[in-house]
Amino acid sequence: MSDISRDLAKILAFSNAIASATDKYVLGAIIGEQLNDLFGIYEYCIYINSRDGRWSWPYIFDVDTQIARQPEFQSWIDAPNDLNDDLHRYVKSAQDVILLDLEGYLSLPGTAQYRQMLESIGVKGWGCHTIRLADEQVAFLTFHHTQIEEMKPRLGLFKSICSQLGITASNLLSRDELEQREREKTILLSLSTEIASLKIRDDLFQVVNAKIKDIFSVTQFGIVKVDEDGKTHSAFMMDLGLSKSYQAEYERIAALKYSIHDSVFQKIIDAQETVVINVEEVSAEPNCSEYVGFWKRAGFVSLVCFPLRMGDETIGAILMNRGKKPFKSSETHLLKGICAQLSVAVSNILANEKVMRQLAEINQYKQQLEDEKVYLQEEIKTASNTTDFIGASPEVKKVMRLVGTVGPTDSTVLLLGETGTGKELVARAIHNNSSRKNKLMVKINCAALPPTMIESELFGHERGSFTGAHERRIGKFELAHGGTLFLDEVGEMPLDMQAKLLRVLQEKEIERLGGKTTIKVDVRIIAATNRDLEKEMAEGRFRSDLFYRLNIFPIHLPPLRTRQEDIPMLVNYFIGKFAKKTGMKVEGATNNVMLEMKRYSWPGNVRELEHLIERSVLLESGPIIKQIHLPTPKTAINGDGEPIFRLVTIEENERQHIFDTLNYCSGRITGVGGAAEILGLPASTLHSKMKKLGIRRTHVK
Ligand SMILES: Nc1ncnc2c1ncn2[C@@H]1O[C@H](COP(=O)(O)OP(=O)(O)OP(=O)(O)O)[C@@H](O)[C@H]1O
Repeated sequence: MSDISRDLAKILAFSNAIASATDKYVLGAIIGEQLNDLFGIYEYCIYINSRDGRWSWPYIFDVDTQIARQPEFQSWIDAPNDLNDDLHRYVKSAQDVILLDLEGYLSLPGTAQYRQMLESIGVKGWGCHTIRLADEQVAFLTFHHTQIEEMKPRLGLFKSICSQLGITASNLLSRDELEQREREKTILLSLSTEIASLKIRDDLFQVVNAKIKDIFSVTQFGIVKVDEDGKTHSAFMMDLGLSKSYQAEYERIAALKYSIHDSVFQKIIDAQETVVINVEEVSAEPNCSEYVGFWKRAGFVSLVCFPLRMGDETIGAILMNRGKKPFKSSETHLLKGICAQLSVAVSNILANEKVMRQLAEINQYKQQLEDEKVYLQEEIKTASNTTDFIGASPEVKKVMRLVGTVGPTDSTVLLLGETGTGKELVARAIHNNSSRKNKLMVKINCAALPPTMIESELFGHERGSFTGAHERRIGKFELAHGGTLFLDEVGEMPLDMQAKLLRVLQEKEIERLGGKTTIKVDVRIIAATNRDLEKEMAEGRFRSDLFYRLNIFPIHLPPLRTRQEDIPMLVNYFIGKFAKKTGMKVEGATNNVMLEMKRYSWPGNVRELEHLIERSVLLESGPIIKQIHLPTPKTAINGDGEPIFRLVTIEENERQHIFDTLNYCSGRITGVGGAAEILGLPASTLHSKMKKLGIRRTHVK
């Protein structure tokens, strides 16, 4: 038999042998046996190149060799070979079979590490041959051998057999790919039914965490989304499996937004398919975002990223860490399919979240309107807030000037003055002079509430936050959102509440009693008091930090007794107002009445005057008020008819005035003609004032 026909017979026998193989591992063993018989090849491996020509993987090999029994074998098989490293560039460029003795092989780049192992198992040399199909390098075969010289004359046969192997490997690969596609289809089908209808992040997280991490052997993953502004991206969901020491930093980093043109995200936008982010490299780029530094500290080396797209628009990306293991093209194909589904799921969830947010906002507006309605209805019942501020004295003109100046600003205003001097009226004038005038001015009287209620009144409470809290209730701060909060009698606020109020003024957010979240509030503050706050501060009853917060723009309202020239104007104004209200035909007052009123000390200031006129209008039968029933005068008249003031404190004045009024009403506090009505105070306020001033009903005659 000639050499040619002998070789042909061997090729034929080889073909028959490998044709009988039932799977890749049997095939691996048969090829090993044949190569050993024919060429003394001791151990071999067929590497398949990835379609993009960047990597190659061990594909067919004999698992029953000494090398395969080495403990590191599995990691060699799993690790891809970079086709662009020096060793592989050398292999790719070879025109013919490479045959090297062991020294020659070990001098190639990256091979020296195998010396000990190869020598210990008696390897004498190494060879390699590129396998081509239709001129394309699709694979290569490497081998170790023990009889290099014997092989040299048989290279022709070796190359023919390599061609055979090329066809076999390619068929096998096609079959594998087909099977892979089937597997992908099954995975995609099961995923699509699971994630298509998801509306909540947590649910998607469960699926991604359970399936995708498993399918791609991923240790950590994250999904980021492009924000609504289209300019930034932020975390959508993450499972970084970080140790506790990184948690706090992670939470800070994950709460921020980053430019979509940063060193990582720009690459994802530009990528057609997977993009591998080398953490070290991107951290050196000028447009690197802060989170990359965090990745470095957390020990991430490289991340595989894939854009999430809806049409041409990038809506986010998935980032995965699986160490140094790159994606095979088959995996990329599957990832692409999964990412198409993820894109739909992420965009559905984002749309759903937006709808939920809008619904919550609508409900909040609805609730706010409802609360405002209730508040306004109560106000209408009690308030006389449409009165003009009457007066032409220089003191009143100064007040009006200050109102005009501070009104349009957002500054905090502190109104100081005795009771009844018009502090609330001025507060309303300031509010009406501001851009907040179409929102509410909400009033809270700090003196009228038991200390335990002030907190819930100001900040609201959640249902069940304390005994009696049957319903959720929003506080005055929330009610005044966008408008003004008028803190009347702020000097009466208990010290612990002052601290809480101060915190809200500083942070501009509140927490409802029993609530878990903070609520941002945009509220302008106007505070009022008839106390001397500086004295209160000196005596430790008022916090100095709160005082300085409130005392930004103080306005002093003068007592009525220091601006007697305003009295006729006020008297005429109130006569007109009450005549109209009651239908009485009263038009004015006699000079005597005016004089009497000018001489009076008006401890209750304009409020007292107002009530006195109301009573006088009702009691007057003619068109002119001829008689006025002033309470027991606190003043004596000197020879010139001028009042001589008895020097008393405001508190004494107040005590006496309440006492006189109670006498006048025969001790009746509530109801029509009761002391509370005459003094223009809610009965509860009068009660607390009486308690504070030590007045008992039994004292009244
Ligand atoms: N200059 C004024 N012109 C017209 N009405 C006035 C004027 N000043 C006060 N009033 C009236 O007097 C009454 C008391 O005024 P207001 O409630 O504003 O006083 P206050 O200083 O806030 O009192 P308190 O300290 O007791 O709360 C109100 O009915 C108000 O309309």
